[in-house]
Amino acid sequence: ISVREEDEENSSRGRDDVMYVERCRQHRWRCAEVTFTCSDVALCQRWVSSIREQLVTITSRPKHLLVYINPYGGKRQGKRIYEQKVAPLFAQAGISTDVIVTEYANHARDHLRTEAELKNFDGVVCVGGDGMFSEIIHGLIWRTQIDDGVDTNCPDETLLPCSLRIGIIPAGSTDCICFATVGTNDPVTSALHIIVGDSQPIDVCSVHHNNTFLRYSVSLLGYGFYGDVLTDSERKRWMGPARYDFSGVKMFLTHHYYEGTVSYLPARGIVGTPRDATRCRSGLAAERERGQICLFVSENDSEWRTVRGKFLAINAASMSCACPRSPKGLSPAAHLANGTTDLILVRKCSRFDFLRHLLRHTSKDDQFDLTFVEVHRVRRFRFTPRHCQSDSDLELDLQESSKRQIFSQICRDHPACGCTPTYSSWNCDGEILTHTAIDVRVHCQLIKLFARGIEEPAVFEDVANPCAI
Ligand SMILES: Nc1ncnc2c1ncn2[C@@H]1O[C@H](COP(=O)(O)OP(=O)(O)OP(=O)(O)O)[C@@H](O)[C@H]1O
Repeated sequence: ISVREEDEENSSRGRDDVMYVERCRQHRWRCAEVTFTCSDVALCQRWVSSIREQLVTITSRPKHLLVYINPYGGKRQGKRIYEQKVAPLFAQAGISTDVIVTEYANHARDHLRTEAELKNFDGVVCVGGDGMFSEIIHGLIWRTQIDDGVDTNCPDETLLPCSLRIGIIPAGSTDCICFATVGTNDPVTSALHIIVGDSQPIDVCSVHHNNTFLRYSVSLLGYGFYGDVLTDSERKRWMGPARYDFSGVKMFLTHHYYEGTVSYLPARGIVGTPRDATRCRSGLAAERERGQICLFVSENDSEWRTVRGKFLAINAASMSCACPRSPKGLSPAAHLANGTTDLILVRKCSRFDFLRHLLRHTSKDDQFDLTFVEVHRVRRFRFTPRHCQSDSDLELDLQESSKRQIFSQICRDHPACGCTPTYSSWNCDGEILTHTAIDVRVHCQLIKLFARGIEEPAVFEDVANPCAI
């Protein structure tokens, strides 16, 4: 990382404290220190200047960062975490910072979009949870498109990748994006990934409704179960993080299903499927894969497919969505940067079966090996709830079963009849979308994080090589 600043004096006595990164358990990194001594003071000073010169030549390391702190995220510890655990490391590594403590929701987003002098910085750091990260990506993506005259309301526009990398210092109640890209929710580990200048490209989904932009998503878009859990938990903010468990159990017992049509454009030619045993990991294989990806992102080479039915959940996972509670995540083999999202359709089934499906997020079994679950790796998809379908679509549905015909008609005409709610909502990375009929498109590697993806456990087991970073 650096040679200790305050030890200039040391080196005039023939001692050098060199700080380096050491890997610990469970993907954590720590800052360690080693002292070199040398009887020849001049030689010692040459060591110091040589190490400093070498560090300066590593251009991937950031030198100036713009930091946004949400003082109200999670347990309201963002400011303390940054000041006590992160700022001293940045200072030690010679990184200068402009720090903005946000004063209201969307402060960071709007500042990035309109005011921030981005050319002065090598990256943006977000201290908070997934909601705060979402603000940062919205600000940065918008700014990049505005500067280049791209119309973000048009779902067919190719978006311009953001040049600044984003670092996440986890300080929220949900830090899933940090966990899925680093392997742990630890502020010091994240700070060290920023200092060493790691870079991990990430796919971003744009979500539109009738040619109007709604939001960007990098992790989970969920309709049905996950949408309902979020809607319900928002009403129970006073419960704190426990609200997610409470609403999860409540929505499981409620067992609502929703009708609609999903159309998707399958990802052809890319490496892997959602049912692979291999995971998205950092290192050579992932790099090679990244190189191949964009070659396949042409929308003419495959055809749209359509699925109609009653769904308990429709989920699109653009990353594994692993978190401490579900270490494998919703789609364990999803990739961070291959230009696709894994579309998971959970059809109406019994409560018992749905529980089996949910429990598989935590077990070793293939979570898609259930008759009522299907999964597709896609580049684009659309969803239309039943009540927004065209008359011809509805007629097609009505022909399917005369029994269902009567029941559906009643529900369509009388949405308040109480048999089941008509619509769910989309949970878009923890935010509720204002529309249910959406058009989703994956933009390959639109942003970059100061991360390297999750490292293989083998890297950590190599105790003889602790400073290989
Ligand atoms: N100063 C502020 N005052 C109020 N809200 C803020 C402020 N700064 C950011 N926010 C908003 O707070 C929300 C939650 O922040 P964050 O994701 O950091 O914490 P969290 O505890 O993980 O979130 P959640 O409550 O969604 O679980 C974000 O959507 C963000 O827009």
